[in-house]
Amino acid sequence: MTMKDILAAIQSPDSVSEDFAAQPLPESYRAITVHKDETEMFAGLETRDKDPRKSIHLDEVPLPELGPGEALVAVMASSVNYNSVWTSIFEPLSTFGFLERYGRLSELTKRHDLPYHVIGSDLAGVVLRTGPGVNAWRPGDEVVAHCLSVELESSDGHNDTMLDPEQRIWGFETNFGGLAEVALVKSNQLMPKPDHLSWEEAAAPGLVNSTAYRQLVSRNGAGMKQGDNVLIWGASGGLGSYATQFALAGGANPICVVSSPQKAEICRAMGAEAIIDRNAEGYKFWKDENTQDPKEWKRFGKRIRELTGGEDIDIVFEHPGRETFGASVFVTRKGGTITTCASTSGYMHEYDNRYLWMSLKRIIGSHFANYREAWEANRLISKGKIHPTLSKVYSLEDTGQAAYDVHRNLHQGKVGVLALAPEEGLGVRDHEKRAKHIDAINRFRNI
Ligand SMILES: C/C=C/C(=O)SCCNC(=O)CCNC(=O)[C@H](O)C(C)(C)COP(=O)(O)OP(=O)(O)OC[C@H]1O[C@@H](n2cnc3c(N)ncnc32)[C@H](O)[C@@H]1OP(=O)(O)O
Ligand SMILES: NC(=O)C1=CN([C@@H]2O[C@H](COP(=O)(O)OP(=O)(O)OC[C@H]3O[C@@H](n4cnc5c(N)ncnc54)[C@H](OP(=O)(O)O)[C@@H]3O)[C@@H](O)[C@H]2O)C=CC1
Repeated sequence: MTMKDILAAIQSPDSVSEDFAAQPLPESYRAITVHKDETEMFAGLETRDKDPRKSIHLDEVPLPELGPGEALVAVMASSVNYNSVWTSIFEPLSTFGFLERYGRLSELTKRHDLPYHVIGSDLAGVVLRTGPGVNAWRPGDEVVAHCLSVELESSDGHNDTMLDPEQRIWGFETNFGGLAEVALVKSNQLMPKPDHLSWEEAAAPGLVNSTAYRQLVSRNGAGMKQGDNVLIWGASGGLGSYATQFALAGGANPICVVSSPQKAEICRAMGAEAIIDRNAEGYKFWKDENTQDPKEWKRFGKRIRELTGGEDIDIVFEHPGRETFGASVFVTRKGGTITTCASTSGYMHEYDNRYLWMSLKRIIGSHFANYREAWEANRLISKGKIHPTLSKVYSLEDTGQAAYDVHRNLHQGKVGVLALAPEEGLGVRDHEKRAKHIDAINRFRNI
């Protein structure tokens, strides 16, 4: 089966599961990769000067062997996540180390240890084949994939699969990711594609929506409740645009931090009222590289009190890291929670611990989501309670530019990538449901 045949089968309304199952698979496919022999290419450069357009390649690669419990998926669309930015600038470390380590686990996982890394941790597409032991999914199923890959051989992960010692992020710590025409996933990564969305809209929320759900809503994260004041950094960015929607849909009060009037306007359009433009208000939490300025934490806290009628923050949704963490700990109310999933501006955090212990605050580390959490987050998308925040869509050929935009914070919400889909707007099955939510679905488009 050539890629053209696969696409024709996906686009034909008459195709049934057997049509997909009966066709031979292609021997190779086009994929976005980084190369092992280029991991030193940015040595000596500042982080911001490392250019993903130089390290990201579009290659023809062989189709991997399909193992037990796995599925090969024809990818119609994917999206750029910040983890692909990290991979492409080889920070904080090269992802080839992850592939080597995974390769040492078993005969089957050796497949992942290659001189190239097919990256990407989101997809929307169609199942082509399932491996032995897969009963829940069939060729022809329209799916999205979440990015939690687990082995679950140890008891450790059986209360919460994120705690499995062999927990990995697909397309970051494993090979054969979603920025490609075909992807290899474990079948327990699959979820139904929301039927009112196009391929590229359906591919946009996955990773960030699931992460924000666990970090903010789930009992494994902050366990947000009605009325909570939630401080959301980067509220119109990838994670933040979903955190803001969860806060609003859950009856909480988001205090959105952004860096431009345009981004403030997006938050307002989502329904947020309390918005801080960190750029316009000029917060400078660090006096120099090693010294923070508690006066600036206080000025920031005062501004929050103005916006909340004198209240402090119940939950901080943290991910910028070093630059903001001291302020985040300070502005949290007594007994409140700082929940963090990242450190974009630096992972060595500094904060005044007196404000943490004396005021009985808690810091919660959160990472992606287990299958159940990802499923619940996807269910909210399917029901039209939470919406994709897709702004711009690129072709597979232009993935380097897409990653550059995200690296340089030039984007809004999520940036999509078309893989097999020849154009935007395809794949919508429930037009009536779509019509009901069309303004919300398009809120971030082309801004
Ligand atoms: C869904 C999307 C998510 C995102 O976007 S997240 C953002 C992108 N992700 C990242 O930036 C994360 C990248 N990952 C990392 O930076 C690294 O991945 C970690 C720092 C998390 C871990 O580093 P590592 O080198 O993989 O592991 P170690 O634990 O530092 O080193 C392993 C060695 O250290 C030993 N060790 C571990 N814990 C202990 C202990 N408690 N006491 C003594 N030794 C310990 C081990 O055994 C092993 O040893 P031996 O090398 O000899 O095999
Ligand atoms: N552990 C996990 O499971 C996950 C971790 N991540 C990590 O989270 C981070 C954010 O991801 P994502 O939301 O997709 O990225 P985006 O770039 O889409 O959004 C992040 C937003 O944070 C704001 N921001 C960036 N730097 C700073 C800073 N120094 N101070 C204050 N605000 C800042 C920006 O908004 P503005 O300029 O408007 O303020 C930006 O839009 C990345 O490091 C990513 O790797 C992401 C998903 C899952």
